[in-house]
Amino acid sequence: MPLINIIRGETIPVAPLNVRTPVFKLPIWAVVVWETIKALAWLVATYIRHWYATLPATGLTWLYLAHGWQALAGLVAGIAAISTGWAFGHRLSWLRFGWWPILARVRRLVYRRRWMAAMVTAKLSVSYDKRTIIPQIRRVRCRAGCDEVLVRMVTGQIPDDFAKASERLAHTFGVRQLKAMPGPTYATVVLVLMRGDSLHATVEPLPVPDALDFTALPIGAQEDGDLYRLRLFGTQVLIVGATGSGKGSVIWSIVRALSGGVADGLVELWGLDPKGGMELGIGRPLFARFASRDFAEMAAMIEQAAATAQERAARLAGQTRQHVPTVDEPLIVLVIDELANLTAYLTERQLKDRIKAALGIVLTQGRAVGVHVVAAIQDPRKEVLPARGLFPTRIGLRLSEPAEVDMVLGDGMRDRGALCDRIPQTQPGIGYVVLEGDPTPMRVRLTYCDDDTVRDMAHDYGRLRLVGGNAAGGAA
Ligand SMILES: Nc1ncnc2c1ncn2[C@@H]1O[C@H](COP(=O)(O)OP(=O)(O)OP(=O)(O)O)[C@@H](O)[C@H]1O
Repeated sequence: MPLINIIRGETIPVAPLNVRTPVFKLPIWAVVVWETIKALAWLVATYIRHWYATLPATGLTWLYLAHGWQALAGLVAGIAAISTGWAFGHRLSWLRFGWWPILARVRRLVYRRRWMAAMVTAKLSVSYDKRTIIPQIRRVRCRAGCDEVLVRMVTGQIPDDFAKASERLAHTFGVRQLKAMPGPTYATVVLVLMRGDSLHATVEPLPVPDALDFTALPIGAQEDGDLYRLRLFGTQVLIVGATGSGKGSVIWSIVRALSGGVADGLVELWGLDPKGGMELGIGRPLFARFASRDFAEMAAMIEQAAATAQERAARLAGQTRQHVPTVDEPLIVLVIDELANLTAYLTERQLKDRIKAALGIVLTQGRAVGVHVVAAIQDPRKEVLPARGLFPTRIGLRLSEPAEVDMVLGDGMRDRGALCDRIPQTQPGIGYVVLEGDPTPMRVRLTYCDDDTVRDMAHDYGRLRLVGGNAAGGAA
């Protein structure tokens, strides 16, 4: 046992004067009057605070007392008829100004009822000076399939504290998923509680865009109801997903969005399908160059893409920061299915080194000069794909382990709601992406192009013609 205890740190000074609350003896009638005034004040405050419920209740009671139940029934029927007409006539405005605000009031009561227990059990309450302080609900808004709860955090809390507890909170409030994102001020956090699943059904192929916008290629649906648009300019795209997670559907969704450009000659797709052409072969006429069995040919293709990127970069240096595709100098997109076959599983060491070196050049120098890579892979580990960090855009489909989520989408993304490892096998094509300017991941579902759709697309937009399954010539 030490002789003297030394505890380092700042000692809070004791106040020079300590006083106790004085005790006054009051007559009973004064206590009764005071408590009555307090109760009346509370009633008035509650009446005013919940005006949306108390005012209609007062009006209805007055109507009943003054004109009887017939008038009351007539009014209720009239309101129901107007509301139904509005809902059928202009559903959007009815939802926005009628239904959702009412629903939000009701949901606010529901959340408030469970709020304290939820905050305490999720360890989001703070103990200070023998008091327990919990975050405050500021506002509840309802939207299609989700509720947005604006919360005032306790001093010292950050939105990531809520993100870390999101799964616990989701179960507490009985919703499918909960996302926490920074609120409009530094002191607030917005909790998005997902109720239904807008991505439950397969998303049909979208119409091929007439005018190509390489900064917003429509390839799927977002959980919030918007279209998921992929920015291809200035980036390289990596699709990661376990077997059967729908990597093929991401590839074909992107190819479909680009197919108008293929027909016009503004886009050249180079297909590399190391699995023997199983995935990409069906859309062969869409690809200006294609390799499926010969790894030396694939290495040569990537090297040629690297040389093109270097040549364009040298020529465009100092002139422009973004290459604009033309028929003479089209956008080149290397579409690679199962990239690990080229970077990890290839047994010929020399060939593998050539591929890695050329791929590194394309990934680093190609994005501003119109040479892009859209690659799919099952295993995101660095040993399998050392160049993972060179893909700025990553789409995480169903993954086998929680740790893989942060590897694919970035640190902390699983905590912020990207539950790739929880996507059921029965929902292929669903994944998470990180959108520009949004710190929380977005759940998306890619469109599903079945074999017939891909064949039709290849027929309508492909520049090669197939005779007996073989490419029969150049541009059609
Ligand atoms: N976006 C989607 N929507 C609905 N169903 C899909 C979607 N994508 C794929 N599927 C279904 O899931 C099955 C497997 O998809 P797919 O072959 O694309 O997965 P994968 O990740 O490429 O698998 P593998 O790694 O084995 O090639 C498809 O046959 C299809 O039935």
